[in-house]
Amino acid sequence: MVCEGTHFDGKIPHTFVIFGASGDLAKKKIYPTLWWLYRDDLLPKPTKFCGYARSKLTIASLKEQCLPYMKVQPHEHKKYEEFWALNEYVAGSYDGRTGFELLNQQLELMENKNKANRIFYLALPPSVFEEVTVNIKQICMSLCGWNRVIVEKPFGRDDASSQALSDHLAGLFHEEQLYRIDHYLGKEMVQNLMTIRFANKILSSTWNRENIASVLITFKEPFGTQGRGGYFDEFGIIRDVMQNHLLQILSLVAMEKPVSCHPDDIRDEKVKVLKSIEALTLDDMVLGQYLGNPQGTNDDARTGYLEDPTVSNDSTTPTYALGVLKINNERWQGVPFILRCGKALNERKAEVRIQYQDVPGDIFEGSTKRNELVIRVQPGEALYFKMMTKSPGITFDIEETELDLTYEHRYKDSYLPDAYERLILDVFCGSQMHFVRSDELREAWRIFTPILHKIERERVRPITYQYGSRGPKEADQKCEENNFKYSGSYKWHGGKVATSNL
Ligand SMILES: NC(=O)C1=CN([C@@H]2O[C@H](COP(=O)(O)OP(=O)(O)OC[C@H]3O[C@@H](n4cnc5c(N)ncnc54)[C@H](OP(=O)(O)O)[C@@H]3O)[C@@H](O)[C@H]2O)C=CC1
Ligand SMILES: O=C1O[C@H](COP(=O)(O)O)[C@@H](O)[C@H](O)[C@H]1O
Repeated sequence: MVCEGTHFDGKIPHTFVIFGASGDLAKKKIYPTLWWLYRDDLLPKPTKFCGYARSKLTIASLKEQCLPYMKVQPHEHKKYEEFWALNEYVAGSYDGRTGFELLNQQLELMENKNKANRIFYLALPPSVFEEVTVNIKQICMSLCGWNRVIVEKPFGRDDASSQALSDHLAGLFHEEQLYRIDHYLGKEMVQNLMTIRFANKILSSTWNRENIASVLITFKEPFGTQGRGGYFDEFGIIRDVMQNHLLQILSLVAMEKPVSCHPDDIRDEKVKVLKSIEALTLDDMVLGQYLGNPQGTNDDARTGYLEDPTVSNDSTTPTYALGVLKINNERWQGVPFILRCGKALNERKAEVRIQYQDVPGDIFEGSTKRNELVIRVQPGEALYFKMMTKSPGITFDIEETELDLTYEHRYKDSYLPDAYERLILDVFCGSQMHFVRSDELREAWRIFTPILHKIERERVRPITYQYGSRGPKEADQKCEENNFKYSGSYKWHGGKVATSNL
């Protein structure tokens, strides 16, 4: 019997199993997140942790490899030791039964053979997803507590492979047991999108084609593959960032108001808006690939994508992509949604720009600039609204200014948890609001599969751009063609009050 529940309650033990415990994600994200949740007393008690991977590790060696990422403060040492005392590790292969039988024995031991709830985190390459999930189902499920499985991307590489994975998982688990992580859904400002839109009359009533000219959603990273191009070259930036993180943001920006905040009501609306989006074509895209910059200050910057030894030297994989999506519904018809993402660019940034239309019947001799609402996801969470004002003093000139909600200033003492902290806690709580449902995934792949296949089949050559630049110039042109106007005249005063000389 499998007893599912929605919330952790009472004294039922919880066991968190990390598959791929020896890997990069586990040491950089999963163990640190579990430690922070434990440190802040956010986990149900008792919760224990068990790592599983092929490497023969000890808890001491695991602890050592995680240490640089754990951010332990001197006064936390006692609690940190307590955390590791709750950890076990089992070495075993992913394909045979033996390792999983050993793991299950270890879990039962940790749970004193009591009823327990189990969470399985698959921090693994997709090549072993299938056999690991089969073994979990056959050997490791808690027989009376609930079981939840956290799946990391990539969820396939196109519509067919993703559907095969979904079918495989659906054959083993109920959808309520599956938590597909898109960590952008755990970020503060992404979670804020629903509130910004649906709790502000002034925004909700202008959030449409009558007022908005275009929407630009950007992800930029200032570093390249850093020698780890092997994985990236197989997937490319469209699969790595655009098809998941940026499309998730788009669906929260564009969806209709859900009936309630229930996870399925929200996800129903996300699916609905995705269904209104046409599949991308090459005309809607700009693709780029970075070249090394001889002036770069480190090896990564000097090395072009094709010079990465783990990338084939004639690779046409894009490291930069811009795609213009069209939403064919009453709210958005004619409003371009521009998604842009790239590696080895001039800065780290993720943001949403909602650009309003020009004011009709301008009386200010053409000096009026468009309003723009900027939702800065990272770094430095902020929401600012660019607007026109009369220049202060004895003048009737007008100028651009902003209403600025910078979190660092307005919420000085707030702690903004890392995306993984929120999401892993949600799994303990049984909330799937910030996880991707299988039908969302299907729609996402419907939009991107044809263009991905075309790019790969025809080996479409990306435009080169220099490491550390803003990407190909053609991307700015594409924005302009799609009703996104950059005037270059806006100046920010860094939040300081400007003083007058008058
Ligand atoms: N609360 C806060 O923290 C606030 C911060 N600010 C800061 O003020 C600065 C300016 O504000 P911002 O909103 O960016 O306003 P701008 O309109 O000046 O810039 C918008 C963006 O346009 C892009 N851009 C630059 N050159 C071109 C070009 N030739 N053609 C098309 N696009 C171009 C850049 O992004 P890209 O390279 O990605 O295309 C730039 O960030 C920013 O650093 C912003 O972070 C402003 C207000 C509040
Ligand atoms: O999923 C991914 O995201 C990271 C960027 O995440 P962030 O939280 O640091 O913005 C990106 O570097 C990676 O290529 C991609 O797979």
